Amino acid sequence: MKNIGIVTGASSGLGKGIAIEIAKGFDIDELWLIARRKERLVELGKEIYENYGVNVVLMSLDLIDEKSLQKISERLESQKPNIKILVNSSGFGVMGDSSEMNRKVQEDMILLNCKALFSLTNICTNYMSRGSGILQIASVAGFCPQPYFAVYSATKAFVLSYSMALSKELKKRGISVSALCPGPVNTEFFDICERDAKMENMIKKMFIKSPNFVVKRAIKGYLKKKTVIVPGITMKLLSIIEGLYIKQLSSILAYKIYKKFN
Ligand SMILES: NC(=O)C1=CN([C@@H]2O[C@H](COP(=O)(O)OP(=O)(O)OC[C@H]3O[C@@H](n4cnc5c(N)ncnc54)[C@H](OP(=O)(O)O)[C@@H]3O)[C@@H](O)[C@H]2O)C=CC1
Ligand SMILES: CC(=O)[C@H](N)C(=O)O
Repeated sequence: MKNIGIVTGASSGLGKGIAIEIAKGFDIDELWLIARRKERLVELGKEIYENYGVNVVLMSLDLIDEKSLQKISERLESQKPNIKILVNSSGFGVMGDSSEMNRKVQEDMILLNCKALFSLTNICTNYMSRGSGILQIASVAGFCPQPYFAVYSATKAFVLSYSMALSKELKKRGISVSALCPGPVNTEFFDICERDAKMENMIKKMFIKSPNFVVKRAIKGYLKKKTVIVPGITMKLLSIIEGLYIKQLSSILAYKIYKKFN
């Protein structure tokens, strides 16, 4: 059986960086790279194959479209691989006053950041085995309901909560789930984020990290099977103030109570 890795959002930023690290260091036969921009995927696929000898499957798909999820599902069903790692990095955020912003854009944020992430995770767990793992790209925004980033931070709260709970459920199958919660990272994310709102956020810019810094910590945390990975000391402190440990404790308690009575 083929061992594969799947990375969404592989055309740029964190997804691209993580895909390269997986190709470098993970024992897989094939890496599936997913995003909309085909030319970016072709470029990355070439780089990965030439430098690390890993076969790539390029899937230029819009994950907001249900048909894209069907395509992935059908390919998995026809090949029946063992998914060693799934990375859900496709996502976007737009800043602004939620009541004044375009509704479709906000709905798309929910569809991509939450619905597509859930569906793909749910599909892929059927092809995972002991030792497999899932790396979800959440955000420190998931700890804090952020005014003028209301829908985005709510989508990341969903990713964080879902991933923390799922990590308990999948433990019995030997599958790890990690939620990466970075602060601001210097990727194309902010070009899209501030395109319409033109809200230059100086505080965020003060704490911005390079994608390389975040990717390295993401892989390290994933390999340690950490449920929540928060890169950098400032963001760690922020996540503690915003209740990370209380969330973790209540999730463990909820799991134990469920186990005791079921
Ligand atoms: N940058 C930051 O400060 C932070 C980012 N994050 C999260 O990290 C993740 C990656 O973002 P980042 O790398 O920074 O930003 P980028 O904009 O560089 O990457 C976003 C990725 O998502 C893909 N994507 C966007 N829309 C779709 C779609 N409809 N279907 C499929 N793929 C799509 C893009 O590819 P394409 O356009 O080719 O489809 C791209 O590969 C996101 O979930 C983001 O919320 C979390 C914390 C901080
Ligand atoms: C874009 C992000 O998710 C980041 N953590 C932020 O809040 O700026």
